Amino acid sequence: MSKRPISSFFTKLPPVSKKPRLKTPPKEEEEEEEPQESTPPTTHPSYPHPISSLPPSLLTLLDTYTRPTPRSIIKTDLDLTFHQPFFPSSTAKSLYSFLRSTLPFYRVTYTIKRGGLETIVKTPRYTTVFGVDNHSYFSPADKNGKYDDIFLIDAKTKKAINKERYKSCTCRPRPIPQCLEILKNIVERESGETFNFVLVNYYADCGDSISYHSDDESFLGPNPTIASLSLGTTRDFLMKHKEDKSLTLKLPLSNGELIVMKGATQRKWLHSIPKRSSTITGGWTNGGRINITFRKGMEIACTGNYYRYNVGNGPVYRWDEGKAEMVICESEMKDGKDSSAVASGSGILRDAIKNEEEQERE
Ligand SMILES: O=C(O)CCC(=O)C(=O)O
Ligand SMILES: [Fe+2]
Repeated sequence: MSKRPISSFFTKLPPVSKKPRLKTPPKEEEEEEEPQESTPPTTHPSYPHPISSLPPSLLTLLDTYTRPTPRSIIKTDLDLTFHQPFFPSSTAKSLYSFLRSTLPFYRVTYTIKRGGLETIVKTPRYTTVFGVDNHSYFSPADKNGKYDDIFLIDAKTKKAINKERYKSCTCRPRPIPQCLEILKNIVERESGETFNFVLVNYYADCGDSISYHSDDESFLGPNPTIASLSLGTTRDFLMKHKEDKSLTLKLPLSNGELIVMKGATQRKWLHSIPKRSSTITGGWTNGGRINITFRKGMEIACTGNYYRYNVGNGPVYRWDEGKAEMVICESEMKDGKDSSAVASGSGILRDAIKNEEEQERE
């Protein structure tokens, strides 16, 4: 385990509107030009590599923006708040490039039983996830920046969790890195909600997708609120009512926009990002799109499900600036592990419904 300076640890971030703390107070004559100290990358034994923190300039941009009043979209069983935009396009553009280059991504495959046959499902996009359900929290490092064998603490007893608790996870639960924690803080403040999971999708091009599904697993509790931030290429977000086929909605989601889905929306509606045939290449997005969803896991089962379907057992991918594509990090591959997780639970249905995906093709 590599050493890290004590300053790189945090359990609670300062309020987002405050400037990053300085190590030493500036001398009086320097006060006009306050140097902005960068926060060290977030490291944790559960990460495949350190995850860069937001540069101070971007941190300031993220939180010095007066947001326009969001648009409310209310339909039968649908309660959606649309922030157009949530971050100005130039800020969102920097955020897109920054997150694409620092986050570890996965191309998860898993097997499901369909008609008595084992079928391999290849998730048609890159994914990654951070967080843990509200039954546990991450134990902080000691004063030397070292972790002992205890990673997670039980929220009630404040003691180390039973090792069996997350045995269904394909990897150890991962704390939310600074760069995503800051975004979570801003989204929480603006929406009045609290979240403990951050799920990230990277759609490399128009062939990447997510098929019709709803995020209404029982481990999110009744009527879960889900906030969803879009960065990069505009993609269509399609919605349809589960019962009344005449009720549909198409929202092109653009760079810097946020939707907050509430109330009965997940229970009564399905949503998807369909594949498209038109290919956008080059430009600052390289045709890609990042989507970040903020959720609140209320049950232990949530953690196993999210890591299984968003990290899985396969290799880590990272953005290669020279090649302008995601490449496998050979050094970070896990040896001797089956790259195909065996699926159970409802979290998989969105990628298994192949026919629906095809129907939505342009
Ligand atoms: O990419 C999007 O906008 C939607 C993602 C989504 O629905 C999900 O991750 O559950
Ligand atoms: Fe979803």
